[in-house]
Amino acid sequence: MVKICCIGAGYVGGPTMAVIALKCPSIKVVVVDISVSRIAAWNSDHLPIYEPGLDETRGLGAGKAADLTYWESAARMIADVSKTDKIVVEKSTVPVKTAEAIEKILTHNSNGINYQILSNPEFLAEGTAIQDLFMPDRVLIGGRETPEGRKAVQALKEVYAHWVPDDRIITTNLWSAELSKLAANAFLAQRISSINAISALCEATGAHVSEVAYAVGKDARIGPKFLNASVGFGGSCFQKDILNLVYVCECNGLPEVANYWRQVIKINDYQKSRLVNRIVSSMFNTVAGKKIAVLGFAFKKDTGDTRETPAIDVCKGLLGDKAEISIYDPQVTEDQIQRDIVMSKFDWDHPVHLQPMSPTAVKQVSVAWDAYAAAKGAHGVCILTEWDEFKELDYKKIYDSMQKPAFIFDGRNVVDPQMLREIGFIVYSIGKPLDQWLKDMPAVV
Ligand SMILES: NC(=O)C1=CN([C@@H]2O[C@H](COP(=O)(O)OP(=O)(O)OC[C@H]3O[C@@H](n4cnc5c(N)ncnc54)[C@H](O)[C@@H]3O)[C@@H](O)[C@H]2O)C=CC1
Ligand SMILES: O=C(O)[C@H]1O[C@H](OP(=O)(O)OP(=O)(O)OC[C@H]2O[C@@H](n3ccc(=O)[nH]c3=O)[C@H](O)[C@@H]2O)[C@H](O)[C@@H](O)[C@@H]1O
Repeated sequence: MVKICCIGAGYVGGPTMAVIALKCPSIKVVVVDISVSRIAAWNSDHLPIYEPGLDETRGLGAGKAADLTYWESAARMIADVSKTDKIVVEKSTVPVKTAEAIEKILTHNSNGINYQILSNPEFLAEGTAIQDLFMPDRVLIGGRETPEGRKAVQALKEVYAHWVPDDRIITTNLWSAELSKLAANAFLAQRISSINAISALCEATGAHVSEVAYAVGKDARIGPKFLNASVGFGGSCFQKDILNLVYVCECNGLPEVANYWRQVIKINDYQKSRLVNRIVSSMFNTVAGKKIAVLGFAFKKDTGDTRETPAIDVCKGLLGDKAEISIYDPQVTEDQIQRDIVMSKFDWDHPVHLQPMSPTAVKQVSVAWDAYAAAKGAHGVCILTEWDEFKELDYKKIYDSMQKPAFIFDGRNVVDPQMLREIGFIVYSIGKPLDQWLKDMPAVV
């Protein structure tokens, strides 16, 4: 019987293995994790991550918690416990050439066992993980260009062939597969930074960013997707993977290429500080002591994930000017929000036991049960995640409960600015023509 052991039961490991188990009944799937509580959650009715469609996906089977420690030690552990030849699949996103490092650890501790290392990067997006896994645009498998390497690639291909059409399974050499993953995320992030850069120019010229994006995206060579201007991209991967790409460029003596990609992150940071500056400048150049309601904290809708969410930087920016913040997000817990506000960048990327202890809550941050409670008595409302429910809110009710003048800063372009203006709000929507009020209070950017 073919057995697959997945190390790491997180956003990728959990859903991916659930789908493999569901689609390949003949394969035994076991998922292990360094976090015993995470495994316990997978085995309960309260899954540790929120992902539409995941609850209905059966097949994860009983999880087996293993107390593993570090990433490299995972490779050493594979070497320690293996009794027969193994295919080791790199599914995490890694710097190019990591497969070589894994290969070295395994072959130097081989005890006569043969290992083949494959790169099989994952392209799913959070919030659509299950549909992405069911119907991937492509599955990419990279391996050594040797007879043994090709055999291993074929074995993994057969797993996916249970449900993925043959023409969607691409096979390459190891380094192409590792680099393609970094390049794909860099291209996606670059599109967002491109439209966000244009959004700043739209505000300066009176153009509408959504009209520009539509017109540009109609060119079949460019395409319409991933052109939504926003407060900036977040998520655990775009920034990390671009920094990874930058690092690989620098290690290979390509500083110009490194700088080119670094600019994608710079524009993303600029977009977040631009929003903070707009908020502060339009509210008479200070938000000190003013209540700002923040609607949405997750890095995008349909997930409770807050890793690298732009909301963290925006909230920190507002707190820096001494605002009082009331946050509402349908999926993010109060504890998570409080941890995020004080955590340093990328602290979340350490194993749980190496993360800072649960901090004392920041007094100026409160978490509300719904959008109305968050906005009550506020001077401004700031939309940072594009949750569908924010489109349906009763904005008249919100307006009536706020201090006047009442401001809305829509960092996701989810609400019709004209409708809001008719209610009486002063409105800022990313990349849209500015209200006279905002023109009269230019932001320092
Ligand atoms: N989140 C996403 O949408 C995507 C993530 N990726 C990549 O997949 C990888 C995993 O990402 P996520 O699933 O989001 O992370 P995650 O943090 O949700 O999951 C990782 C899991 O691995 C466990 N773990 C860490 N060290 C371990 C060890 N030594 N032994 C056993 N378990 C260990 C952690 O406790 C955690 O539960 C990353 O490389 C990421 O870049 C790729 C595509 C999409
Ligand atoms: O390697 C990864 O981790 C994954 O990273 C992204 O997936 P994800 O981060 O889950 O979410 P996206 O839908 O790509 O959104 C990323 C960020 O960009 C923002 N975004 C997206 C699209 C857009 O037009 N505008 C925009 O601001 C989102 O709001 C979000 O903050 C990629 O889409 C996946 O293909 C990839 O596998």
